[in-house]
Amino acid sequence: MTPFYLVIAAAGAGHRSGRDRPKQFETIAGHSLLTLTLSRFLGHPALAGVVVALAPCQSPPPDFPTDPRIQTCVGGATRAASVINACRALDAPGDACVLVHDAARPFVSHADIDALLAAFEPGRGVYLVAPVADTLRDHDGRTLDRDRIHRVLTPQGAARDALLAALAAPLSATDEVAYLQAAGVACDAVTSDGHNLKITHPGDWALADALARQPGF
Ligand SMILES: C[C@](O)(CO)[C@H](O)COP(=O)(O)O
Repeated sequence: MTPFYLVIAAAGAGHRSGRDRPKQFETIAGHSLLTLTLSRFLGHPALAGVVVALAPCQSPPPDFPTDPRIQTCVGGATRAASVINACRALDAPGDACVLVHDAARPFVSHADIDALLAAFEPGRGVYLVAPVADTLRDHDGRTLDRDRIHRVLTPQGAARDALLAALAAPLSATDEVAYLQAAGVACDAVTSDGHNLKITHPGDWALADALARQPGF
């Protein structure tokens, strides 16, 4: 199995979560969100190394795992700056596969990680998507064709050097694939077979807590 490296973006403020502190430090099912998400990957046999990008004033949560593969780094003012810092801190070859993942997505499955690794090709990007279930309408009342849209999730990945080059562009995009595509790197979408919920809004906490208490999680 191809070894991969992981960057966890955990430097955000999480203003939409309805909590007083950044959501990655909040607890669900007795564990910090960051530790739950990290633990999901630590159990994967192909994981070679991880860098967690934290905001400058933050320390890892008290239940942060001890594992020789984990490092932390100081995040930047934007997600892209944080991922750049983390990629620089990774002890990985330039052509190594690096997956970038949100700290707020603790439910990514090993099947999805395996599917991304199987799809990874040098010189291309890869990312997880999910179909849209709802009718989508913009604020001007236009209904969007949901068959031409998918939800973009993480992990998203590419070779370490390709990510570093692409993320240096002066964009303000919300995910890594936007930077890769703007840099001319073709990216392949892999459809998730799981839920991979991103805890974002106040209503997400109760569902996440219930899911994290399921046997087998
Ligand atoms: C990267 C992402 O998960 C793709 O859906 C999303 O853009 C992250 O958004 P957030 O505002 O940083 O939670």
